[in-house]
Amino acid sequence: MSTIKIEGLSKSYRKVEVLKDIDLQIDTGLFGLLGPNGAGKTTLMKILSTILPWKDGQVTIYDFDLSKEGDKVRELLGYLPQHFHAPGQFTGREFMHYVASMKGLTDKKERTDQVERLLEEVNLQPQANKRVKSYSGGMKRRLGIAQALIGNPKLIILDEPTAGLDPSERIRFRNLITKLSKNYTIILSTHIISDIESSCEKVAVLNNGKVLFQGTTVALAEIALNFVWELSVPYTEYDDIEKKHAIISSRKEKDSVVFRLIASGSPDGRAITVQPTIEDGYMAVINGVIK
Ligand SMILES: Nc1ncnc2c1ncn2[C@@H]1O[C@H](COP(=O)(O)OP(=O)(O)OP(=O)(O)O)[C@@H](O)[C@H]1O
Repeated sequence: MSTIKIEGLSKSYRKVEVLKDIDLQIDTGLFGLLGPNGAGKTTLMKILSTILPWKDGQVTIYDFDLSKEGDKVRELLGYLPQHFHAPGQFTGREFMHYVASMKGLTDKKERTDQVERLLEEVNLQPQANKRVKSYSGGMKRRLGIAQALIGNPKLIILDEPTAGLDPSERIRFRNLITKLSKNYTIILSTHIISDIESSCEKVAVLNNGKVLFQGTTVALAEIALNFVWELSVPYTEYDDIEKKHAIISSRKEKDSVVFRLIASGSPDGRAITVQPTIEDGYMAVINGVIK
């Protein structure tokens, strides 16, 4: 059974349609929503989080009709918004107690037990008495996750949780999400492929308000089979190749440059096909090489 079922969902801001006839099924575990800036990820996350109304389409979350039973859905939901902000003068622990009280945890012992368990879960207990304004970006995001887990939600929605984190904070955050996905259904939106590479089994690719792909990460990589090429050319040809093709990456070697690029047929007599990655699949879908 799907945790979330979305059928024919469209959403406009004034007259501009930013989600276009979306069909999506999300099962338990960790689900990655991939897409470039402006694709519509936050809009979709806000709709699923009951914050934003929409125009057409049907959304069912754990058998509840989101348009009529938003209150029921909210009871099952934890949400980390894209621009999460906790007031700087609170300590991490005070903030957690504040959110828990707002969510109706009035029994002090029950609230304290839950706050301490969650601070431990996100590894913030050692800094819990420090003011939030002294936290690093990674610590603030971990606090954001901890507050989303208050009230034992079944579904956690994380909107671009790794944006702006340095590489070590990102790895730490990724490991935390992987650990949590054993007990919760998590939807993670991101434009950073490595966020989902190691931990998500299923993904969807959103671009210009449309779902261009949904399936396993393995299937996303395989979609680019025979479309990914490596081409080694003298450095003088750099600009020419870059202008003509959808480049995924390039690396400089002694007097040459090696491009990794996406093309539906051989882009050049010197090119060879190579094994695709998830990033290749994503780029192929976004660039419209594969219909
Ligand atoms: N409140 C709003 N009013 C009008 N247009 C909006 C509003 N919010 C978002 N948009 C537009 O809707 C489109 C989708 O935006 P959205 O924030 O959902 O995308 P996103 O994939 O989350 O992008 P990003 O990664 O940059 O946050 C964009 O073109 C954006 O400019």
